[in-house]
Amino acid sequence: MLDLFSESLAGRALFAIPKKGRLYEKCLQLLAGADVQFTRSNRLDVCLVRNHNMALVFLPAADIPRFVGEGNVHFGITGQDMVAEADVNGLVSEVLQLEFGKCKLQVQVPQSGDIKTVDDLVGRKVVTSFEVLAGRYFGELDQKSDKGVKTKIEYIGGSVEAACALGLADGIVDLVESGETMRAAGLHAIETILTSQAVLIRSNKPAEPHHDALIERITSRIAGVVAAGKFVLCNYNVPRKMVHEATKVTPGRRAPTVSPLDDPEWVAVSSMVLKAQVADVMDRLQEIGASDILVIGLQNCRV
Ligand SMILES: Nc1ncnc2c1ncn2[C@@H]1O[C@H](COP(=O)(O)OP(=O)(O)OP(=O)(O)O)[C@@H](O)[C@H]1O
Ligand SMILES: O=P(O)(O)OC[C@H]1O[C@H](OP(=O)(O)OP(=O)(O)O)[C@H](O)[C@@H]1O
Ligand SMILES: [Mg+2]
Repeated sequence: MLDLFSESLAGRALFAIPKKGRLYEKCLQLLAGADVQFTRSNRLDVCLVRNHNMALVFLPAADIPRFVGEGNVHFGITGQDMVAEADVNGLVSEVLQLEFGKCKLQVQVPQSGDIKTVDDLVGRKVVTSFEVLAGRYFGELDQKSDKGVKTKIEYIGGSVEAACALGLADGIVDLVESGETMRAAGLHAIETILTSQAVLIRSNKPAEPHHDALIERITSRIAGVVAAGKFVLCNYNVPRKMVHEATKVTPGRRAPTVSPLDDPEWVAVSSMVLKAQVADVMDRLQEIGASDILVIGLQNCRV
């Protein structure tokens, strides 16, 4: 059975995807947008892709940097925090930032208490799932401090925020996104160790040439899906004499498309705009005298 299984994987490019958790659903959406077709049978962590010479390997997000770094899989998606924690410098390359899974790794302490700064934690006990990053951070602080003591770093696998209330720790190092979990546990952040988002990483071990081509094609498809989520297409009409002002507001990625209208006094403009800025852009265009401003969502693109 095992032989049959590894035989069917032989010669395929291997793509690691988080098997569950915060990144999972978004990864499935990216794969669908890139037309990577597969059926994941219940509990099966490896599945063959129907329309490419590739297989998906579903792994814990924390293990993906090591699998990619050691070349067991060719490329994968995980968090930048996981890549940093796995200490795989030089073994993997970050090829694409995916704009989801955004969070910060922060030092947190009880809101009410005697610890106000990270220096107050030197020599005390810190609990975390990020032993390597927290160890390095407090190791450097310990060295700089004149206390001559070591901060104790202890690993726990999850629900890290409960540690202080349970008397396990004086402070913690854990991920924060909305801050809801942190506040609910009566904690606040006193330092940010790193910011993170989901990334596509690739092994630095050379792959076979036919894998290279496929990995690049899938990467470029995913880049298109990510860009489509980041940009909208903004179309509007503007008096010809104001087009210079208007296109300063919507310069586009390369250049805006300006087309003549039947009315020689007016032109039509089409330009890509960052989704996050679109309301402001529309206000400014309206002030300049643009009309019929339409914003169109992109399903996919190559830019
Ligand atoms: N609250 C969050 N908001 C945004 N991204 C997050 C958040 N928590 C974690 N992440 C990102 O998702 C990655 C995987 O975290 P996740 O919590 O899914 O894994 P896990 O802790 O191994 O799984 P689980 O929590 O299901 O046991 C993290 O390394 C981080 O990059
Ligand atoms: O700032 P927030 O939006 O509240 O998100 C932060 C929380 O999300 C993650 O936990 P997760 O849900 O993955 O649970 P876990 O602790 O079991 O990993 C992280 O470990 C924090 O606890
Ligand atoms: Mg988690």
